Amino acid sequence: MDHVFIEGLEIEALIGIYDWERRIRQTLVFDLEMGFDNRVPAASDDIADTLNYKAVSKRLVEYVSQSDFGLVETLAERCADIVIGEFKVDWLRLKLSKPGAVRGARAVGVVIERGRAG
Ligand SMILES: Nc1nc2c(c(=O)[nH]1)N=C([C@H](O)[C@@H](O)CO)CN2
Repeated sequence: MDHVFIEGLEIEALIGIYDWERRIRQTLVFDLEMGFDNRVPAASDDIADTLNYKAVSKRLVEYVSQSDFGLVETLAERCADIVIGEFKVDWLRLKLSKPGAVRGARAVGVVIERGRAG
């Protein structure tokens, strides 16, 4: 299966379960791999036939920067719902990293894989 990917998309958000986290914004990093048949845009050379990674990135920035969740799991799930629900993506792998959240670790977070139901 072909993929379109977005790597290292940094978005600031209100996220976390601790009181101090409710008072600041933290940088989150998103990596996405999205299943898409790239033979169609390759044949037409038309952006309209692509899974437009700029459009997906813009939508995630819009959503995540307004979001307010405790857990990275919740935010990752909502983002997967948006990408699958609003773009022609049947399958995705989404990694959501929270850099610096745990002393000694470069980043922590979740990786989820989701497909369109049915
Ligand atoms: N599996 C998770 N573990 C933890 C989360 C989380 O969202 N998912 N969050 C926290 C805190 O908010 C942490 O990031 C603050 O350093 C702890 N564990």
